[in-house]
Amino acid sequence: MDKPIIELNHVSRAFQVKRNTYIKAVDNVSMRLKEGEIVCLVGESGCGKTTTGKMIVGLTRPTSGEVLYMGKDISQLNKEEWKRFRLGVQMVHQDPYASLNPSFTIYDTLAAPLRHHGFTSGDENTKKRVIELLEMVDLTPASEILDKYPHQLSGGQRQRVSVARALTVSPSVLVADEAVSMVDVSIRISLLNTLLKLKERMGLAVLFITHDLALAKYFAWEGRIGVMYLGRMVEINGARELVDNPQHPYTQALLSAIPEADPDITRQKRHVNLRSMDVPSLLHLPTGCTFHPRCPLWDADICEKVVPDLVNYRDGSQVACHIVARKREMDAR
Ligand SMILES: Nc1ncnc2c1ncn2[C@@H]1O[C@H](COP(=O)(O)OP(=O)(O)OP(=O)(O)O)[C@@H](O)[C@H]1O
Repeated sequence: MDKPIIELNHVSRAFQVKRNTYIKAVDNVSMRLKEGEIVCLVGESGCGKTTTGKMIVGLTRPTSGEVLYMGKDISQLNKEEWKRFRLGVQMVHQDPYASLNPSFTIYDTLAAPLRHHGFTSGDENTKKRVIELLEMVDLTPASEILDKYPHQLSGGQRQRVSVARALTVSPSVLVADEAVSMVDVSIRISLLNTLLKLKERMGLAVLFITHDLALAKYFAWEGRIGVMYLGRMVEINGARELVDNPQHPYTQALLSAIPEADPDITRQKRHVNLRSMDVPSLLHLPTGCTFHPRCPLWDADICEKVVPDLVNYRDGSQVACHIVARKREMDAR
């Protein structure tokens, strides 16, 4: 039960953007996802969340480091194991309009993978399972949805069809990439509730990728949140702990920027005076800690020179910050 289904060990991914010019979209990220666990990846646009998600589902290969599925490096899987991995770890994309075939009815959209992968046989059996799947994602009455085309559904309903399609192959991990960002807030929350129910019912592990820390907090309240900045993981902790006691100054800044009236967040809210509002380009990354040009705590002697490691602390938190490390060392004395 406690064994990770997915494990990233020091995973990096570079992309060539010009001749002889590469950016590191993901830099030395390590994390684990266990059965039935919820983990949210949070960070500003372009910080490497989607690339991390794509490496987890095997759509993008790491430039270095390893991705383990059930303890085995996915680059070493044989054909049969790779197929099991690709079915077991599913991704739900940002824009379901673009990812659903407009000429397929919802029934066809769900029946095709069921039949193709041999999960059902015969029309009756397939129809029963399609209805079951639609009900699982709260698209009811299912009979009224079956013959519709994607354009006849609302944005929220299309998102649910995308989730149902991912479930056709009975995965153990779902990577939901900003799956709710295209629809408005009440619908976003309702879809997150459906995902939480699926987690309970199926023991599904969910990695939810969002730039919205308030949403991550809502979704991952029983799970963990990982905060990314310019390709690196800067803090991972249980969602409650991370919101109640953010350690990394970037996490503090993200929390302080949440405008909504959220009592858990506003209670803890500290005003963070960033030294700069500009996010550096991945093409010209600052030396040392890449957050140092914006960080209110920065110490030129170390932060500009040395890349901070993500340190595991005894309370279960992981933080990559020289100043936090120094303070914790002093407190421990
Ligand atoms: N295939 C690619 N080729 C070149 N650069 C890429 C490619 N995929 C991603 N990138 C770059 O890598 C960086 C990280 O992108 P990524 O999509 O992982 O970030 P993100 O945090 O998910 O952003 P968003 O929230 O905007 O989706 C960005 O600068 C992006 O432009």
